[in-house]
Amino acid sequence: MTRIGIFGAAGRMGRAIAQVAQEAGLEIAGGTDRGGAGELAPGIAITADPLALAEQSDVLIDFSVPAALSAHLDACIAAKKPILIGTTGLESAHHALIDEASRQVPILQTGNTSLGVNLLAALVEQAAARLNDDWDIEIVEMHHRHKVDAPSGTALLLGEAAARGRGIALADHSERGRDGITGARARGAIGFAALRGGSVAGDHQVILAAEGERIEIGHRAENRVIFARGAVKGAQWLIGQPVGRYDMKGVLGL
Ligand SMILES: NC(=O)C1=CN([C@@H]2O[C@H](COP(=O)(O)OP(=O)(O)OC[C@H]3O[C@@H](n4cnc5c(N)ncnc54)[C@H](OP(=O)(O)O)[C@@H]3O)[C@@H](O)[C@H]2O)C=CC1
Ligand SMILES: O=C(O)C1=N[C@H](C(=O)O)C[C@H](O)C1
Repeated sequence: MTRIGIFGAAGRMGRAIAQVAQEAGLEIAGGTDRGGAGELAPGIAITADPLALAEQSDVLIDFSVPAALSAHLDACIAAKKPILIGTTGLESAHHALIDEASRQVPILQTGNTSLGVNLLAALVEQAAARLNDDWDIEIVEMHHRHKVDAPSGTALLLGEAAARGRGIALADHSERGRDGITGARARGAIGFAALRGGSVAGDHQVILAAEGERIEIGHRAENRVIFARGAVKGAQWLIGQPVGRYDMKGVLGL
């Protein structure tokens, strides 16, 4: 039976993943969090030792914090185990670490594990490819009041899809955190806006706006189960993949 280890096990996502995995008949090898104490479920310990967890697991799932990424990658490399990374708020240095580690173990990294969001990204890429930069692209997201990073990983994933469709680099064209006298919108920019409040699991809307008309496509997550299901499916898919870096496209057949 597949043994899943969960980094960030005591968090909102860690607990949702443990529940989905157990309902699917998989074994939870254990979990880590910052404190490293307690139980994830009766008999399933939470520790602060990523290497011990990696050694006991067939695959690791990480929904924790960017600051813990390096230790989690080191543990997976030492134990030669694949890892699915769902943690968001990653910066270019984190992506460089993932690229480097993916030469030694299979790694799936994604800002969103749900089927719906990944299909939305494919649609956004197609729309951006067909419409020229008379069409302004804006990405609006809303999440619960506890979320600590912005824009969301999903908003960035959708921005990357739009940039791919346009044949441009997102880093050179993104407009984030507008405030005050910002000047007019740059032609070809991809804009981001983040709202926070209440218990929203994750809403994303992509707006393509031209003179006189507007296309709006989006996704609303009604709960975290959709992310947990995708994470468990992705982790199972990752076992047996060759060393390399992956996203959800292969898992979902998109
Ligand atoms: N890709 C996707 O589809 C999704 C991604 N996410 C992302 O997943 C991440 C977690 O989200 P969520 O569960 O809501 O957040 P929580 O804050 O509920 O959980 C984060 C967990 O990580 C733990 N943690 C903190 N530091 C460490 C560490 N050094 N080592 C191990 N664990 C640590 C925290 O422990 P402690 O409480 O002790 O600090 C906590 O248990 C976020 O980045 C979020 O954006 C969320 C949903 C879907
Ligand atoms: O923090 C969350 O909750 C979520 N984070 C991910 C993100 O940053 O996009 C995915 C999902 O929207 C929920």
